[in-house]
Amino acid sequence: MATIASIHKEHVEQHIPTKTIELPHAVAALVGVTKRYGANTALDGLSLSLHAGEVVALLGPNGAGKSTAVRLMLGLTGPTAGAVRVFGCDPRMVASRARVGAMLQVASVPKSLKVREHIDLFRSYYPAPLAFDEVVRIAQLQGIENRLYEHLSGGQRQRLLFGLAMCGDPDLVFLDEPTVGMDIEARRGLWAQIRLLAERGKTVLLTTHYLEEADALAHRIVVIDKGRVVSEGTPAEIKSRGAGRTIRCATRLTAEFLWTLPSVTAVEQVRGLTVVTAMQVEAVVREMLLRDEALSELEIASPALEDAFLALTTPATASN
Ligand SMILES: Nc1ncnc2c1ncn2[C@@H]1O[C@H](COP(=O)(O)OP(=O)(O)OP(=O)(O)O)[C@@H](O)[C@H]1O
Repeated sequence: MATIASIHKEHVEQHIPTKTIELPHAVAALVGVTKRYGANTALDGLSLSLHAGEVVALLGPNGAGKSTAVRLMLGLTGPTAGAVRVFGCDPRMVASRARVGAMLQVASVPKSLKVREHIDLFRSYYPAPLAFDEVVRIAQLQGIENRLYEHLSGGQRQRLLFGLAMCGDPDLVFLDEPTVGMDIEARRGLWAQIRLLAERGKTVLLTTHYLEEADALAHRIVVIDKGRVVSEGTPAEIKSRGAGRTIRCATRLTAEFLWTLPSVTAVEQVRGLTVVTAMQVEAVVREMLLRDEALSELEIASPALEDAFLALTTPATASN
């Protein structure tokens, strides 16, 4: 297995002559990428682009192809078909690698080094690294600088891996399940750092199984399933697309009538109130107010991202 150290070392040592392709607006892009492992198709004509200053969350059930997409953009594997570009170049080129930081699930680092030694090692790979104290601060490693990696807790290891991804002051950061094992305080601390990165114009691609995390951080969510994009948009757009929004109110309108309104997907009675689920709630509310002037206790709610996610991805794959 490639260690995280070897991956980063390669970043600055490999020189791969490849034609530069201009992608003026995208920091990184997968263009119609298919990736097969034998008979298994991990990515199936997937296109995805990342732009400066945005946090993009890549969501999908187990085996959807999220890690494969990240590995392709890191140049750790090549596409079977299609193109991968990072800063306009092949991601294996030194010009793009030096501007990229990564925190991977599979990362393994030497257990016998101290936190400070890991940080110094990673800083040595880059021409203009972040200051040691800055790495310690943004990764919340104060007080454990002299601890051996093997003595760190799961959450502390995650924080160190985040710090190592930051050592080169990257313009593009890949975070694969970054907050697994972190307590709430550390998770919130990392979220704050991710927001700061985006405010400084950096680009972050995040994969996570915590939908709350995608909802809280991402400017854009890309949902993939079976190697294809099944939905893409802001968290609010994804939520409304997956399951619609709900209108809750006291009304004399009947269920029979409400079912005739456009885009309605459910009508229920809950504790004396009528609850209508619809894809185009504004149009439905307008019609309801026109037909029932006495309508009261009106509330419109978005579904949880989790509901939308489950509606967008197939149960067969989700249970992989
Ligand atoms: N090196 C490999 N050799 C063979 N098959 C692979 C390899 N890497 C990934 N796959 C397969 O490709 C598909 C996509 O895997 P990938 O790890 O990208 O999914 P994922 O969305 O990251 O999943 P998870 O959420 O479980 O981490 C899966 O069917 C997986 O078994």
